[in-house]
Amino acid sequence: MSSQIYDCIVIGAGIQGSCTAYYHAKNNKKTLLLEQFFLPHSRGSSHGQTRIIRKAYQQDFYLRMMEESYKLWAELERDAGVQLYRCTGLLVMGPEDGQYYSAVKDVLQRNKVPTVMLKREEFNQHIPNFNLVSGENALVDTSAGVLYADKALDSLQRLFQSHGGVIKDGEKVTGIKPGPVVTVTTASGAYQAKSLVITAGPWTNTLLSHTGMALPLKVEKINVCYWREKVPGSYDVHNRFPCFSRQDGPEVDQIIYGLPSNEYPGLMKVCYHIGKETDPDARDNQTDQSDIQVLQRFVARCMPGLVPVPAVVESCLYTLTPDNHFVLDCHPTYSNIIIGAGFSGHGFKFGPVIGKILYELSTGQVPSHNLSPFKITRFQTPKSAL
Ligand SMILES: Cc1cc2nc3c(=O)[nH]c(=O)nc-3n(C[C@H](O)[C@H](O)[C@H](O)COP(=O)(O)OP(=O)(O)OC[C@H]3O[C@@H](n4cnc5c(N)ncnc54)[C@H](O)[C@@H]3O)c2cc1C
Ligand SMILES: O=C(O)[C@@H]1CCCC=N1
Repeated sequence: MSSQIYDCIVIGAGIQGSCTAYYHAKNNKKTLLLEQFFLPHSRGSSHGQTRIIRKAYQQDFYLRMMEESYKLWAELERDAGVQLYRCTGLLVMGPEDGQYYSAVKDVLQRNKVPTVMLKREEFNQHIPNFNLVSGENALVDTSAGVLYADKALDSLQRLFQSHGGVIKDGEKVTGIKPGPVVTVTTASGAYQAKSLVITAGPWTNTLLSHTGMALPLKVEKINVCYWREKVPGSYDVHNRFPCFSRQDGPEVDQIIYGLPSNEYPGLMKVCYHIGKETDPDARDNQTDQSDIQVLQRFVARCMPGLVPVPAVVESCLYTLTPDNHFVLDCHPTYSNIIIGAGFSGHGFKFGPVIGKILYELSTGQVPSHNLSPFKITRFQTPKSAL
């Protein structure tokens, strides 16, 4: 066992663990970031080149957090000297009275977020090569855009190390011994720290089993589909094509979303927000393609400038909670073990604000956001009144 006692050990170097480790090191905490795979890797949830950043949410509490997250992303860009955000706008579509569209519109308007309402008759002047479905309305969250995900991870891990943080990759955590000083074991050794943050994405429950608890998390595989432009440039980020999201059915999570052609020139990313359950260690055995059929129907109907068969399909994992809200909380038994989990397919954009919150929890500070939507106790069934 190393004789050094860290202030904090963070398990998992995805976006949430990398941000958390970074805020610890930036605040002069001796911090160790452990990652099971050699970095960079593509087996979890944070890989790939792009993610959407937006304020267009159905809940005010996410909007509040995003207001801070935009500022923290800009600070990170300055500190790293790397462009991490590109403004494209986000086109949100749905029936005026549909749950998703109307809730997003209300939140944006109530909070005076810069938004453009698009009239049907002028829709194609602004958004060419796109068919707005009959009966649907459209608005644009103008400050939304694309985050360069792989550059963000690399920048955070580099900044973390420049502040004295230690990364050990290829070191899978196989044991956790709680206590006032927590001991964490890997195949290569044992490490100790005053606090432990678990940001293990799809593997969260495997790690929590060492602490006698489990969360109601479900892991799904998402087919990340890229679609070829019939006329090169039609949906290109350089031609100011926006990101989009649209509710595609009665359920509020039946979202289809897209990002303009960027990382693979001539290919636009369009994905379905619902996947199929998988074991994270056997992701490639999950071969269901029903989401691709949903996407093909949508592309054929709404995006006539794309070939309606995906040209590239990659894989990525969601870790979902029952209500699709995050878990940001202390362990119910061990207050120096902090959990950041269940990012439910929408957590990347919040990375810096989540890293800051998990740092605050791990160092015993009052969190700078209201964490009641993210508490573990919300999963407990109400006790009988008898
Ligand atoms: C297809 C797709 C599209 C998405 N689009 C968006 C979007 O547009 N906008 C947005 O904001 N979000 C988006 N998301 C969601 C976002 O990417 C995730 O919420 C976020 O990446 C989750 O990060 P994480 O750090 O919690 O998990 P992960 O990235 O999975 O990181 C967890 C890490 O822990 C490591 N680990 C696990 N167990 C151990 C162990 N025992 N020992 C050591 N290390 C361990 C893993 O190897 C992994 O590296 C999308 C996700 C997917 C899959
Ligand atoms: O978080 C995001 O913006 C994306 C798109 C909408 C569905 C989930 N992820």
